[in-house]
Amino acid sequence: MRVHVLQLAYPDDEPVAERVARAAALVAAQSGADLVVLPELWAPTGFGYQGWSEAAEPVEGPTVTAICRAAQEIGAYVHAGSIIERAAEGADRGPQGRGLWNTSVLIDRDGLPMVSYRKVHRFGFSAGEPDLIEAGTELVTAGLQTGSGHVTAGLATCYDLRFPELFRNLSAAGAELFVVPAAWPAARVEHWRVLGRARAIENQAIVIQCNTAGTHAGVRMGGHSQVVSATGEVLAEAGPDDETVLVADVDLEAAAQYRQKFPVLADRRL
Ligand SMILES: O=C(O)CCC(=O)C(=O)O
Repeated sequence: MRVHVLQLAYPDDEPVAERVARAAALVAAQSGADLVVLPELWAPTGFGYQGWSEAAEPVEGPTVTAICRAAQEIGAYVHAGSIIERAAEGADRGPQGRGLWNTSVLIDRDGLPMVSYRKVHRFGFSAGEPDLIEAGTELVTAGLQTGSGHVTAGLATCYDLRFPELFRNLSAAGAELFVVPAAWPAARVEHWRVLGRARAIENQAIVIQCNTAGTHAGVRMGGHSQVVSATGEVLAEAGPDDETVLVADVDLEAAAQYRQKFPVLADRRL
């Protein structure tokens, strides 16, 4: 299964509509990929909290729609990264009544949204996400059928990476591969690299991590997007600063055989 990870880099002053058009064109250029992955909050920017409410949109809004069209052009699954989702008119607004979530969207090969995942662990302690948006409550998995076989993907976002129980629950729900878009700062990028490998090793699952590069709202992002095998080997890794298209071939059959020959998960004591 061929994975293309799009580590986007952008300055704060790039107009959002231009960035959306640029990202959609980049996705449309990835023919040959089975799965293309974009980072967290690449349109409204990860740390640009002040602009989130204005930038919020429904899953059917302009950002995901542009990426859906690109997915249809190349006939690949596309993880559109995340948006600030605004609740539809009359829909549930969450327990705090804010009606906003950090929502990632997986698009199918026909260019249609398949599943969306609302980030469960909000980052920022008493400010940032806990102050502005609702927490997601649902585990989300999706089956991907590729030329090299079927795989069940589990979705998580950025800060979720610090919470192994979410990944274990996804694994118990059948996930064999995790997709993790992020806007993870350079200051803690070693955690990002190590935790991605840890989540792969402990769950015997492939981990695809797509981070952002550049500086957003004064916070330098860490890059180092990576694709990790089910044995914990880093198959491909981007550098810290630049916009990068990372291409990796992940062997689904080898991952399945490894889980069978070394069945650690069967020894869990719940
Ligand atoms: O956990 C971290 O260090 C970074 C998390 C983060 O930036 C986020 O979830 O947006």
